[in-house]
Amino acid sequence: MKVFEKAPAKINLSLDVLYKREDGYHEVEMVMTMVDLADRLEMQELSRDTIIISSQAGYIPLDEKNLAFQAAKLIKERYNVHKGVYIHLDKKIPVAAGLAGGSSDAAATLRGLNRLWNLGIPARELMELGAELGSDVPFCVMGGTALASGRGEKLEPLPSPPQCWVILAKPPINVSTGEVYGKLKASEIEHHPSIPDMLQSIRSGRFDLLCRSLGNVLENITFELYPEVRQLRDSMQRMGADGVLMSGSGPTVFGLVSKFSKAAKIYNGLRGFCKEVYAVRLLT
Ligand SMILES: C[C@](O)(CO)[C@H](O)COP(=O)(O)OP(=O)(O)OC[C@H]1O[C@@H](n2ccc(N)nc2=O)[C@H](O)[C@@H]1O
Ligand SMILES: Nc1ncnc2c1ncn2[C@@H]1O[C@H](COP(=O)(O)OP(=O)(O)OP(=O)(O)O)[C@@H](O)[C@H]1O
Repeated sequence: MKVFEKAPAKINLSLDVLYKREDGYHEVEMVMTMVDLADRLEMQELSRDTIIISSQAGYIPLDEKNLAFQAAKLIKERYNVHKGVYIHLDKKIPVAAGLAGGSSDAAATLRGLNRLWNLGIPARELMELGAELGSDVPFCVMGGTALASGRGEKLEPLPSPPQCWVILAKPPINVSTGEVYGKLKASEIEHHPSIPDMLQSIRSGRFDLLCRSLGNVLENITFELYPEVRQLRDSMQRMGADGVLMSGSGPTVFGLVSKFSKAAKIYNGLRGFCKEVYAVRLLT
């Protein structure tokens, strides 16, 4: 038997850090949503008790370092499953981009294996399993739009934001999430994004307020490490995006645009100097 799952990319519309915790993680408040750019996973049952990962993308690990492998191993161990699975990852989300590609693959694996092996695991429990794999995984299990707190695992579902075009541009650099959080001094953050304004914009469907409420306290850290990310953000702003922000710890920068003609202009303009550019819609 085979099952298929889509693993969409996430963007952070708002990312605030409150303080550094005793366990080394940061207490966050984030508004996250999904975009229509997704990896596709095919999961096929194997009679032999093993996990095999393949992918057309040559640049991701296919062993136990792969988050889909880790998700399959976790679910097998926790629910005493003595069957195997072959997982093919059709990667479309750029890797190490701040778009939670690996986390979304892990979440899709949990959802898919729950179906493939008829385990009947409730969504809440799948999200708890996800938290063992990474801070972004519970949100990727749940999908939609959410307010996240804790280290990212406490989730409150939100309505969909007003629909718009999302231009994603990833400069050719790899950013380490651990390094970016490591350089952040939470007590010295000068400007915290207004989460109440972001929530109001979503609940009232006001695109202008949403664009004005975008904010990510990790931006300045990544900009200092990689000035080209700031330049990319400035370019998107100059080209006329209605709102611009770096996603997660970067390096992907996204622009929100209400008009198709403007989105097309920005997309074409960026393609001149940035290889990885996408024009997608929010997953509402
Ligand atoms: C930047 C975001 O992607 C925004 O959604 C997330 O906060 C990070 O999510 P993630 O990549 O799933 O993160 P994890 O794999 O759990 O953690 C990677 C590293 O980031 C740091 N980390 C992560 C989450 C958090 N709330 N505080 C942290 O300090 C920790 O040093 C951790 O070792
Ligand atoms: N299934 C996977 N897809 C992509 N990368 C993976 C996967 N499994 C493990 N990795 C490794 O994880 C690292 C981070 O990749 P990923 O694409 O998940 O980053 P990200 O989008 O920055 O994540 P986040 O936004 O959650 O911080 C890469 O260095 C990659 O080698």
